[in-house]
Amino acid sequence: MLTFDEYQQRVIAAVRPLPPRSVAATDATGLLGLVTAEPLRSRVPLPGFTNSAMDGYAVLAADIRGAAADSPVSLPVTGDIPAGDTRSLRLEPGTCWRIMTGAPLPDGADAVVQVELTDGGTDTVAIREAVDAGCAIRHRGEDLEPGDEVLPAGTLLLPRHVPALLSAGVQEISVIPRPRVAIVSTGDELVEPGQQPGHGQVVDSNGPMLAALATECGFEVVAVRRVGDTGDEVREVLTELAAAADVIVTSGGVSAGAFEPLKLAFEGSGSFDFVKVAMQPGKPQGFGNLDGTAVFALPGNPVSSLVSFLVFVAPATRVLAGRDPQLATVGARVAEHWVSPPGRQQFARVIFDENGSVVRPIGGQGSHVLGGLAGSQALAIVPADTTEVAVGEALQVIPLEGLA
Ligand SMILES: Nc1nc2c(c(=O)[nH]1)N[C@H]1C(S)=C(S)[C@@H](COP(=O)(O)OP(=O)(O)OC[C@H]3O[C@@H](n4cnc5c(N)ncnc54)[C@H](O)[C@@H]3O)O[C@H]1N2
Ligand code: MOO
Repeated sequence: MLTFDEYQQRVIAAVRPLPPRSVAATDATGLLGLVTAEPLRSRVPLPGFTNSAMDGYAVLAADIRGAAADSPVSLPVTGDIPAGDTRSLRLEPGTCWRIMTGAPLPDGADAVVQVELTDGGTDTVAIREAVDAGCAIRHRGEDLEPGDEVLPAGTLLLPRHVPALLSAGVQEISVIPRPRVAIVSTGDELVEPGQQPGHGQVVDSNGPMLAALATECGFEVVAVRRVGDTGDEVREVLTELAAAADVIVTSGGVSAGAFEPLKLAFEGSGSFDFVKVAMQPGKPQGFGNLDGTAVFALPGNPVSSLVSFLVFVAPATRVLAGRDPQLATVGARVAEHWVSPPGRQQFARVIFDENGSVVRPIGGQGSHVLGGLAGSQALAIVPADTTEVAVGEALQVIPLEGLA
């Protein structure tokens, strides 16, 4: 039996980041969740032109020196400069332009007086407060100069990066592509979701659940298939999928029964390991390499499949994506006692108490308990040498929401 850490290290160490690819930088939302493979440098100055930070009047600061509420300075208004105005304009000393936020500053102006400090006039404006040169002006290049680094290599692209990405004047960006994941459920007992299971049959819920987990983790699901309990069929389907996927995740067929199709297909092939891991759920695990594609053979019990995905498949696939392997964990205190099997690291389904930092168990901890799984909010990590989880104990938990 391997410890949990030994096996997790083994699967993480077996994979490398995918080769980078150059993609259109304009597809900003399509790039979310990908990691940059090289630094992104701006090709242009930002802002691209000197412009106003306020709705108001572009002036020469010297012209309104001494302006005050009881002695306003009046200036003729040459005209309006709205945002998007492409004209090249000039300010003559002793005059002003009415200007909007983001509009290009006319040459010769050195300050903007916001409209609230004026009477808002359109032919002539009375300015009630003096401002310094530079007031309310955003200078060309003050944010970024051409050549400045916008994002270092290794940046996980998030919504906050989109404005810089789209404004940097870059056509292509080199990123690690999204890992392609194929899902395969095994078992003669499985029926398609939506079909009525007969006696002895169950709905294939692992396939869609694993596909949903992969999607939520930011991977690309390229196939969701179901196969029967023969080694030949499993080998054939997995070999086909290996050509189109970076990772294949199977569920079922890895324990000690008489008809374990993953073992029938690959045990003894030299490129697969079937092991027992000291954890609960998730004890039987298989991991292998099929024509360069990583194959995770997860146990079939739905809770075992989910936990195994989160602690083995997700970390290794995040490495393929150029990311840190581990999903986020948070600290929490135990509000209600539960038991954990001796010698196995438990991933217990728990819910958070109101304040979010206290957890209690939900439902039975059997690997088939779907109601408790649906109601759970996190997996509490109980060390292998703990058999009684005591009230007040501090544990790390993996929240089941926001896995990306
Ligand atoms: N003699 C032993 N029996 C078992 C052992 C063991 O060590 N010795 N380990 C147990 C543990 S722990 C687990 S976990 C399971 C793993 O079994 P398999 O991976 O071989 O999975 P199956 O036998 O195919 O299925 C188990 C269970 O899950 C249901 N299942 C399977 N696939 C799906 C699916 N796609 N959707 C919904 N439900 C699914 C299946 O019907 C079974 O009820 O083995 C224990 N046995
Ligand atoms: O290890 Mo199994 O996954 O306990 O039910």
